[in-house]
Amino acid sequence: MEYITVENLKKSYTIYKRKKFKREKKEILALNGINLKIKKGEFLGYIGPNGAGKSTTIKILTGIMEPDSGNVKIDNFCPWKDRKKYVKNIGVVFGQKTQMWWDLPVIETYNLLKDIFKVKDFKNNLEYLIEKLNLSEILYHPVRQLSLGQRMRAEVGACMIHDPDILFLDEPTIGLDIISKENVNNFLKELNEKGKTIFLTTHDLKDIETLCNEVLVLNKGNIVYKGDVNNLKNITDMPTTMKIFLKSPPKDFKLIKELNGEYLKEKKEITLNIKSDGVAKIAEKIFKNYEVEDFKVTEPGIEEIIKEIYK
Ligand SMILES: Nc1ncnc2c1ncn2[C@@H]1O[C@H](COP(=O)(O)OP(=O)(O)OP(=O)(O)O)[C@@H](O)[C@H]1O
Repeated sequence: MEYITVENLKKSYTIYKRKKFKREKKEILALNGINLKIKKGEFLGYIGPNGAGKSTTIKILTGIMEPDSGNVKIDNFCPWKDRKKYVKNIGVVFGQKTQMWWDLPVIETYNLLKDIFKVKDFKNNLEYLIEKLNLSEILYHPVRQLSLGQRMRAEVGACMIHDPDILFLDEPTIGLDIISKENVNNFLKELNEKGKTIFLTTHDLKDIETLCNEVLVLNKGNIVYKGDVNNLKNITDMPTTMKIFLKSPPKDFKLIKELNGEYLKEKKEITLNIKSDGVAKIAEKIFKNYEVEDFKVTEPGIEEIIKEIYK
């Protein structure tokens, strides 16, 4: 059964441009009728170029904003209509904004959230978060004194105080160093393994590759891909590069020409761009025809694939 269903979601913003003595009205289409089905326990990566509509989607799915049209059902609630009941079961992090009380120590925000959400198992929850997010040394510091990495760990802790089943994370590791990022990512992985459904927006494609089992690509308010992260490679026709290092210069260039390859004389190196899955066959031909010292096969990286899809 679907846990999150989004149907034909549309949202435009109205902006006013000043033109001499007149104000000109302009509509900006942020979401152009998106549809989604997400199962319980999925770890979904939501990616797209700047301005694609990712934050708008998260604002609607978390009940902060109402769409112009369309339906959303999450755990049987409509986020903006059933907001009060709905928010008890979701955790939200907006990496660019803080949801913590700036002048108060971290623990005070947690205590306030405990009261707001009427958290029953607060002590156990807190102990778990302190251990997993390494919070003990920052718990009594005012948020404004924390480094970005410390604050983000505290923010992720804050969104989990009431132990919700669904997490919406908008760039939760933005600006973090490698260690802090790993810390947060490992925690998210563990939460997902425990059955939490996670909706993650990030510009970091490595995070998507290591964390998510599904990825959704949004472009100009439209979903242009939904599926397995690894399958992304199959929908673009980007070549796999094969480099062959020869022991001695080739006796003839017939095969290299036939394969549209390039030969670099100084390095005795052949470069081939192979489309689809012909690598094994081509390698066999090369080995038959030339004296091979070594070879290297490089598949297109996720960064390049995404760039291709955005285009
Ligand atoms: N409050 C607003 N008023 C007017 N236009 C807005 C508003 N919020 C967003 N937009 C516009 O809507 C479109 C989608 O914006 P959104 O913030 O959802 O994109 P995004 O994918 O989250 O981008 P980014 O990766 O840069 O955060 C953009 O063209 C943006 O300029």
